[in-house]
Amino acid sequence: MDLNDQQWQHEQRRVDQVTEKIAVRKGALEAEVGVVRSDVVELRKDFWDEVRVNFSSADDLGETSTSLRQQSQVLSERERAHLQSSETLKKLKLLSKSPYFGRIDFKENGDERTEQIYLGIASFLDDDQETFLIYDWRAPVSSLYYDGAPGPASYQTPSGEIGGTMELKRQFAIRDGHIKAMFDTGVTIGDELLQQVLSHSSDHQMKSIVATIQKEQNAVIRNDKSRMLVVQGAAGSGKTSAALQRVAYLLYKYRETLKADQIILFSPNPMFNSYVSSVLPELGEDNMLQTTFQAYLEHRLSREFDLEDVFSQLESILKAEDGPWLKVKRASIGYKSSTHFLETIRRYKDDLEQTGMKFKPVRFKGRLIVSEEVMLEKFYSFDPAVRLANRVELMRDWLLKELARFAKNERTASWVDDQIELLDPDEYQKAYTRMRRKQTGKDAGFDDYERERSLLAKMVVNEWLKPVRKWIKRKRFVDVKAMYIELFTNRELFLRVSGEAGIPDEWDEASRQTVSMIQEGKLAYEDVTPYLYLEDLVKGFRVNNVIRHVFIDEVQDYSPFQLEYVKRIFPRARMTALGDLNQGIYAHTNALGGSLESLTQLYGAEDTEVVSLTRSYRSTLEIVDFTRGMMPGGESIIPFNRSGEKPLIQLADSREKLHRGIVEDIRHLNGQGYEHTAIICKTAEECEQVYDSLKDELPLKKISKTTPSFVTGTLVIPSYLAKGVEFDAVVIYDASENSYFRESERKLFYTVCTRAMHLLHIHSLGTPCRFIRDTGEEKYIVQP
Ligand SMILES: Nc1ncnc2c1ncn2[C@@H]1O[C@H](COP(=O)(O)OP(=O)(O)OP(=O)(O)O)[C@@H](O)[C@H]1O
Repeated sequence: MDLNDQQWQHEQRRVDQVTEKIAVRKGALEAEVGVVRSDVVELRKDFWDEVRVNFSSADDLGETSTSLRQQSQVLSERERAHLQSSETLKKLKLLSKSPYFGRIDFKENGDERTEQIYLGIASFLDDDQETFLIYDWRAPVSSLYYDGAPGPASYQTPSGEIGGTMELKRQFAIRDGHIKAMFDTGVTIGDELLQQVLSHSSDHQMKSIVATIQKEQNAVIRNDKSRMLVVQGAAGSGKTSAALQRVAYLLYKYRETLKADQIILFSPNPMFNSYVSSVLPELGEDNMLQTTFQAYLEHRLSREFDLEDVFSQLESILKAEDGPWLKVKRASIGYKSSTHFLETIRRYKDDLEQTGMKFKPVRFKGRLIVSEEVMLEKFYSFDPAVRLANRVELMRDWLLKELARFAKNERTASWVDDQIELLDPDEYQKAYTRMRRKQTGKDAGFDDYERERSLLAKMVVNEWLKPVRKWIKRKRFVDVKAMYIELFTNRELFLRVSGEAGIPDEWDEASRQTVSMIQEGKLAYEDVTPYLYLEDLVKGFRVNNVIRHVFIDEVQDYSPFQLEYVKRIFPRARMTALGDLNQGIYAHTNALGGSLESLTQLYGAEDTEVVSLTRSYRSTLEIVDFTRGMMPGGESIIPFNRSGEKPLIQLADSREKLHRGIVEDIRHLNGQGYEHTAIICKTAEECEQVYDSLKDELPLKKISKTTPSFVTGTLVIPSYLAKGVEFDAVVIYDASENSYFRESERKLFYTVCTRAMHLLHIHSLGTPCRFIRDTGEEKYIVQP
């Protein structure tokens, strides 16, 4: 038996021993959890039997409340115990499948003994409760595994740096208690294991990368110095993967103070939420909150407007012919998403401090309670030193008082008598009871007619004025819509607040379109955030103080406006922004100006750290080689050394041939075992057509912006929804110059091609687009 065999056997024996201990601990804990669970069930069931309830006197009341408190404490203590044991059990279950994935032998300076440190997804102590049989991958010492190479090495702990010598770094692939692979590795986590992981088939759900995190990714995961962490990384460089590992790391490091529901991830689309939702549970952690920026916008404004979403905006641009409409739309999007417009809106708010506020009059039953003129006069009579949003609050309080005065006078109105007459016996009884409750201690009861009438009148008027009161409380009297429109109709005002940028291109037509849409109750996507921003500057931001970490994936798709907005609404949060400037697919993303500047400016350079990930893991060497040729500066993207077939480019001279070629292609791919494949079309409209044409020949699944989650199989998906996800094989439906004909579609085309893990098959109806030609690839197959 050679040394390798001996080592293998030795390691397998250790795996057996540790697995056995895990199994024993798991068994014991399962029994314990069962007992605690039934305790909790019993306690809940018998809760009131155990509480002495007696309200007869003040003393009895006190005793009852003490008894109640004690009983709740017992219950919540047991519930906590149950939760804790269940959490531990969850981790033990995960460990029992694969107890660890790495080992380092580390000799600390000054120590005689070399410690063998095994790394897994959670710590596991021996029965002595002191010896770590497994270290959590997030423990300080574990960073040696990701960052260090055999030789002198050190790691950071809360009490300082610890130096020593790493004598060994070993990787394992353990499945169901058996070592499937074992490698001793050098500087980085060995390529062998990564090769194995990356050559697997893709899935409709993302996987954790805990065993093969790379050094530069580890820098993203463990960085907790700066307020803002910006990660610029090539397509497939593991930005999303690193982000999710980072969430798990933060949850571990700050486990005493940070919970999963204090972390929020902004995803590019709702499907993406489901795509990444299994990673944290795989690591034994709860999922963070997940949302999309669109969902937030809907939540805020969908009651007032029919909101255009970002996908519809892109769809309409991709489908549009070159012409005046597109020119205006692009100019409008460009300007409204820029920092210039952000500054314009801020200056507009400053202007409003002096003049120009617009109010809706307070009305009731068609009658005026407070007119707009009176409101204006009142508003500008408040101390000008008070912030605009605070003056709106003063205004609200004043209006509520005015309403109360109006209500009092209104009680004698004849309509109130009519309403009292109309009260049915039930309502009357309810009113009577309510009155009695309110009048407790006072001279209670409907003792005479006058009194009864006055109480009922009060009730009726209050009831009728409830919506008005609510309207005032919600500050709906501020006419944001009119103020936003004013910006587009009052040229003098616009010139005053637009600063150096002056009048943007196509402004008159863009303004006309903006106003007419708003008047129809619609808001274009490019208007939504500026509108909301103006609203919040005037009425006060609705902030969320609970969230401590905001993660924004695909941050290149956010305008400076949107980033500023996210920063504002989460004032106590740190931000991690992950993106790739090469994948900015929306019209407004040019607003980031092809640079990270607006990101670094968000919290200021001193509070911001930028990390670059240049190695691309998703696609084979051949695919990365091909796709990076499309992008200026693409040479800096380093492919991971995993070989496959060269991308295939197939030309057809008729749609019928194109379809035939695709059907044969997909059948062939399925035959080869590539199950998770996608036919990527440019638009949703094209998807519909392709689906209808091919559905009888292929088992296709159509994906649209409302599809809640990904599924495996052959998907037909529009380009922009393929963001952030990956497929074994990507089939591009029609990459001809007739389809992708604008320079502005380069990033979109690059994004779709980089979704392929193993195979990229590009079909083209006629001459391929310029982006393909730019790669220098000239070998095309012509469909017979
Ligand atoms: N260290 C790693 N070990 C194993 N797999 C990895 C590693 N890093 C990345 N990958 C794999 O590479 C693929 C791409 O990762 P991910 O989706 O996180 O990249 P991304 O930078 O967010 O991509 P994009 O910007 O193109 O959407 C995934 O399959 C992921 O599992």
